[in-house]
Amino acid sequence: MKLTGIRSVEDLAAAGGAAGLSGKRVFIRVDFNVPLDKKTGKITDDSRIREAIPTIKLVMEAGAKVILASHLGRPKPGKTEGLSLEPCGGRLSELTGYEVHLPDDCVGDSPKKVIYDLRAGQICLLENLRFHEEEEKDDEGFARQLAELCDVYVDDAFGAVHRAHASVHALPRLMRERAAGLLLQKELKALTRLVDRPEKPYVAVLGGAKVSDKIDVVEALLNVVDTLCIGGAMANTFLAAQGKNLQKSRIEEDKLPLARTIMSKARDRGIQLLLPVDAVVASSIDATQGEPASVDAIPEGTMALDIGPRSIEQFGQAIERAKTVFWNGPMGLFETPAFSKGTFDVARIMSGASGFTVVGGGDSAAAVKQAGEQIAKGFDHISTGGGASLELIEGKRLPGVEALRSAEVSE
Ligand SMILES: Nc1ncnc2c1ncn2[C@@H]1O[C@H](COP(=O)(O)OP(=O)(O)O)[C@@H](O)[C@H]1O
Ligand SMILES: O=C(OP(=O)(O)O)[C@H](O)COP(=O)(O)O
Ligand SMILES: [Mg+2]
Repeated sequence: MKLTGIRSVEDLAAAGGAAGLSGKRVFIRVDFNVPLDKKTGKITDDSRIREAIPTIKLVMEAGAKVILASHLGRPKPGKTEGLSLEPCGGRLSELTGYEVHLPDDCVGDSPKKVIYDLRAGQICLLENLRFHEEEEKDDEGFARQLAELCDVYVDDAFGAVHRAHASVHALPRLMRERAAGLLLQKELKALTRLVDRPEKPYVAVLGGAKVSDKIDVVEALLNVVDTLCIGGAMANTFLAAQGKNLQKSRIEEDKLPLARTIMSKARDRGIQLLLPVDAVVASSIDATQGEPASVDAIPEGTMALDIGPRSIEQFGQAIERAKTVFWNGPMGLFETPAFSKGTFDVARIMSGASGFTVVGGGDSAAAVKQAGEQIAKGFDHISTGGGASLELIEGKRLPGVEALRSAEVSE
């Protein structure tokens, strides 16, 4: 993904006079979609907030008024509970010392007033963009309402650039002045090695819960990798497509035909596709203890919540042989200690492997950090984006990046 025709926020910050940022209202699209503890609602990993700070500081120090915007989770229409960006504002304030002001909406009079009143050292963080259904519809009217709040647009939300949503796609195309933030640039640069002539064997390890989103990418990855290891909830759909009885496990019924197509294409092309041979099962996601089981004999009334020891070993062997490894999606419900072993062991093996290793995704990156500081250090790159890095590797154009190019002005 080349940055040709895309300005950098550094160029804008360095420009003097009318071309610079001083006194301007700068909208920075960040990805503050951080993992939250299901029970307490507390932020369990603040990496996405920390990673956005260099751009925020740069723009603040250039004398601009900073307006931050993000989505958080996937709120159902009319439901906002537990998905306010307020905790992210609190954490940002603790980390930077800036005073963070949160209007009660992302469009309309409330943010306009907060932005008008901003003084030195103060930042405006708009409320969750997805509280408006128009955001995910890439609605131009909604984008125009956001455009009214600012003079300059900066995209630093790498984790969301694969979404053609209003704040990522329609909005920048309405803005004359738009640029890529430092995190977005850093991510695209670091991930180049996975795209431009990656060293073979190339292994991708996939898991996680966003199966219907990501299974389409799996098909495209068959053109790119030599081995695919599939764990997490993603594996359940593949195992069920092989005719196995996964009992109460999460399965995407409508994706069973696609899973079969992927498996037969992999066979035809000689791509190794490794699925779990064993699992850790329990009767509910609230269980505090799991039992080992073969994927051919998942006990009635239980669900697969982690990969088992034999699967860890098989995935581990593929990872250790690889020259390039990309991982997105935890191997299980790692937030619960009883189902974290598969994810933490894969993290440990990948960290110690000799190939070029990259892990991406809000939850996967959090898992690697929770596995330990030394383990996290062993990765060549920890990306803030899961779906975004997958689509980049697949070779897709990313709507959020394309919308920053100078040829894409829609006035
Ligand atoms: N077998 C499983 N059953 C239920 N949830 C799972 C399972 N495997 C993984 N998960 C969940 O997947 C979530 C992360 O998925 P996803 O968002 O796709 O990953 P990432 O953020 O790394 O891109 C985690 O919250 C994890 O608990
Ligand atoms: O968390 C994200 O992606 P990820 O879980 O693939 O890392 C991004 O914030 C995108 O969120 P979305 O998949 O709800 O559009
Ligand atoms: Mg996630």
